[in-house]
Amino acid sequence: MNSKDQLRKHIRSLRRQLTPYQQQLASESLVNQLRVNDVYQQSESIALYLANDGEISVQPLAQYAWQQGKKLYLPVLNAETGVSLIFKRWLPDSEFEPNRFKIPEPVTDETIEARALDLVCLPLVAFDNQGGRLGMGGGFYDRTFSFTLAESCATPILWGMAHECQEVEAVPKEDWDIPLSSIITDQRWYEVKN
Ligand SMILES: Nc1nc2c(c(=O)[nH]1)N(C=O)[C@@H](CNc1ccc(C(=O)N[C@@H](CCC(=O)O)C(=O)O)cc1)CN2
Ligand SMILES: Nc1ncnc2c1ncn2[C@@H]1O[C@H](COP(=O)(O)OP(=O)(O)OP(=O)(O)O)[C@@H](O)[C@H]1O
Repeated sequence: MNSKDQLRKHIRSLRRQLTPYQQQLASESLVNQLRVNDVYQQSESIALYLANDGEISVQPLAQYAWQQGKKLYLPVLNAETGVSLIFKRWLPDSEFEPNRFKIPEPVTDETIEARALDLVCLPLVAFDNQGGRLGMGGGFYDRTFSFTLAESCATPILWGMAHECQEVEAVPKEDWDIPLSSIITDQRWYEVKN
């Protein structure tokens, strides 16, 4: 196993060991931090994810965002490319179908261009305080948002969401890594200096 795979295995195991109560507190902490954040409040179209494999849940955040009338979207594996994501509308009464990783995806024709999103909350496996992100290893988010590396666009803003136990000293950096502007954990808000 290479060092990235070893790191993934270790951190995935740590986050899966969090108790349901720790998970609940963490997800509530996340929404409480976003509530008072201007970037969040100004965002109309927001991509979230359905927590899997011990990831920090954005379910309480989704409830709050729907109450506010925000438009929420979830990642769906792009059947055409096989290696990138498209985003589909997520509503409280959405129907779902599991993808090949058994993660539920909304069944709807309502999609949004990745470029049209204001804010993307990304799941991650490990992060460092320089904004380094290690994902599940598919390169799905990296490919989908590679345009943010090539162009200097104001939106979408990319935020990583994690448990504090997912912080590591340094994530191995790759040329294709997309720049996160913040990483938000149950304990802290990491602003990334670029
Ligand atoms: N909640 C969530 N949704 C997401 C992602 C994510 O990281 N988290 N993704 C971010 O890219 C995409 C899916 N990427 C994934 C990549 C690998 C595995 C995974 O569990 N791999 C297994 C082996 C799976 C198999 O081949 O059957 C493993 O490594 O153990 C899951 C999701 C889109 N949706
Ligand atoms: N912009 C890109 N263009 C082409 N290939 C890419 C790009 N980004 C990532 N890849 C490929 O995807 C594979 C997985 O990358 P990596 O291990 O960095 O994924 P990850 O960040 O863990 O996953 P994810 O983005 O899905 O959370 C690598 O083999 C890499 O070559």
